[in-house]
Amino acid sequence: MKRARIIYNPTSGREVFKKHLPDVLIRLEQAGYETSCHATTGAGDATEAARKAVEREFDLVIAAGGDGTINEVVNGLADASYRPNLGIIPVGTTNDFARAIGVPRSIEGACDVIIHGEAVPIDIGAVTNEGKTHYFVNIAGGGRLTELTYEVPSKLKTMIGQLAYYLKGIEMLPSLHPVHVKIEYDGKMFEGAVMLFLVSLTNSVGGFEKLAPNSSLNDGMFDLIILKETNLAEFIKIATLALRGEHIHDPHVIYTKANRVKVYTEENMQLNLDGEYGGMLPGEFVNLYRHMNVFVPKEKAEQMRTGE
Ligand SMILES: Nc1ncnc2c1ncn2[C@@H]1O[C@H](COP(=O)(O)OP(=O)(O)OP(=O)(O)O)[C@@H](O)[C@H]1O
Repeated sequence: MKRARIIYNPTSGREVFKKHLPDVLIRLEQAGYETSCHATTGAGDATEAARKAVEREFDLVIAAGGDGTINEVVNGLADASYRPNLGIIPVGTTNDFARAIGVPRSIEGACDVIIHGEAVPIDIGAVTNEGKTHYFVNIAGGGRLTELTYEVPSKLKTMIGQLAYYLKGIEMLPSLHPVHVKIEYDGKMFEGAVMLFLVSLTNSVGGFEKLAPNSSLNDGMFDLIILKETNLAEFIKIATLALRGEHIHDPHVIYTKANRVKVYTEENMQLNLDGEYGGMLPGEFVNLYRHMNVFVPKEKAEQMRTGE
């Protein structure tokens, strides 16, 4: 019998997963998985739990939580030589990663994907900064605005969801200022003042579903977005264009693919990894080609094979 380990964050999103756990266990059992679970206790615990699941050679690890929990689980799996398949049950506030790989928001629908879907190899991001390497599945970036994803108090997210990010974003607008950076990408060099930069693996970030419209989950490339210095009015215009994926044509935006990105900065710039604080830059980003097998719906797997 195959063995599955559910790692769930009881505080994610609207805190509903635990109630559904018995149903999830029954369904996995029926599908031939002997399943056990671990409730996370705080920051970093999901990474530890995933490391233990690797040691104990589980066939499948299921991350149930928001993007923060998925990121932590991936960090416990990604540097192992044996990597169990990964299943996702999105019960967070934003769930960008689940949306990007086509996993539905309902717990039942997400279980269907794990039971009837297909485990396909997808790219994972690795970043080295402050002498350590971490992994990400969605997006990494720097610039004051990217800090809003972890400045929003989690109580407020539980209460009002996505709206909490928009409110905080508006509140931060007047304090946005450019930072001087050098960004080396696949042998090319950008130098100048930027509002933010993003290194993206998926097209779905913070509710902006077309932020990186050309991104592919399995091409071994990041979508790199650099937003150069703008004034407040230009910034708001570009943010509005970004809702429709039209920001990429704006002259303040560099949008390109790259496998390796190195960011040098002398000013303070925080690194954001999948929505959480990831230490300080400078840092180097490397795309790990098809590094982990993740369950996606059958149609999505087919789409990924044909490159649509
Ligand atoms: N028992 C716990 N109590 C408090 N915090 C926890 C606990 N377990 C995990 N955490 C922390 O909660 C953080 C955020 O959780 P997660 O990302 O899953 O949910 P979310 O914030 O509701 O959703 P999203 O990231 O999609 O906005 C995790 O990075 C983790 O460090």
